[in-house]
Amino acid sequence: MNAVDFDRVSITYGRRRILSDVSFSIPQGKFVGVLGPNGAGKSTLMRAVLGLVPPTGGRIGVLGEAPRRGNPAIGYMPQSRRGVAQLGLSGFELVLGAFGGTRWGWPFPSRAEKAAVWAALERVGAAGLAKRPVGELSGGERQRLLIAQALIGEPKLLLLDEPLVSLDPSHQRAIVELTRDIAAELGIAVLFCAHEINPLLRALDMVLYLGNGRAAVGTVDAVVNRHVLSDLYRTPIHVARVNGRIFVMAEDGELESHAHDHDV
Ligand SMILES: Nc1ncnc2c1ncn2[C@@H]1O[C@H](COP(=O)(O)OP(=O)(O)OP(=O)(O)O)[C@@H](O)[C@H]1O
Repeated sequence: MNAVDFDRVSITYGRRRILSDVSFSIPQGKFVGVLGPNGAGKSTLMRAVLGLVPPTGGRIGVLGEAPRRGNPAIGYMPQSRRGVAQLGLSGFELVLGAFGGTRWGWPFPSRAEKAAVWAALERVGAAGLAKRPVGELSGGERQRLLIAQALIGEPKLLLLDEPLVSLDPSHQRAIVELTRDIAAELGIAVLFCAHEINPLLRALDMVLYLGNGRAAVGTVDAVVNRHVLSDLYRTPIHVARVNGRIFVMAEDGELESHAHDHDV
């Protein structure tokens, strides 16, 4: 069974078409980089898989079923995480929040809930952060807790929306390796949204590039080349490989952003 199937999917916001007749399949167990410039529709694609944005055309399959809100088979780390540090929660309470908004800070979690939180913390190597206030943690430590939160409920699919923002290269590498290892251990697919391909290169089974309402999906070699990307972006794109890194450039400048200036 595939983790995700898009069959001629179109998504529009009002009159704005974000995806147009997009088809692809992600087999279970694959680590997929979701890439594309700002506004290409990466978050929208994830929200569609979560059942939060209905397609205006075509069909989406998630683990063989139609998307539905609150699907416990999906672990999701959203892009907007700005408020997390201000909530006054401990690391443990933040991960416990995965059991439902009403339980944020809930003082009497069940034994099973507590055990699940500890297991998730152990899995991301963050048991030592359980009692620390989230507000005083580093970006990388906070990302680990949010990945732990996404792992609650033993998901069969992980959707991670820009987990690398505001991390330095060594912490980016650590988060990529952590998620790759966890996904391999659990045998589940990951859609990992990022602005740049290089930090992901060693983990990637597939890439999903979005642009102009369309998608190019496949292995790095099959997709990240001037033919496929020039066709996708409808403008000449150059792809250079230097010392194991890939640079994707439009005629008028670099296409992929190498700066990470969002807040976490
Ligand atoms: N709820 C909404 N209503 C109307 N337009 C929206 C809505 N959500 C997103 N959009 C628009 O849809 C487009 C795609 O947004 P999306 O957030 O999916 O892009 P993205 O590829 O994740 O971008 P980024 O890399 O900047 O996070 C953008 O132009 C955005 O302004």
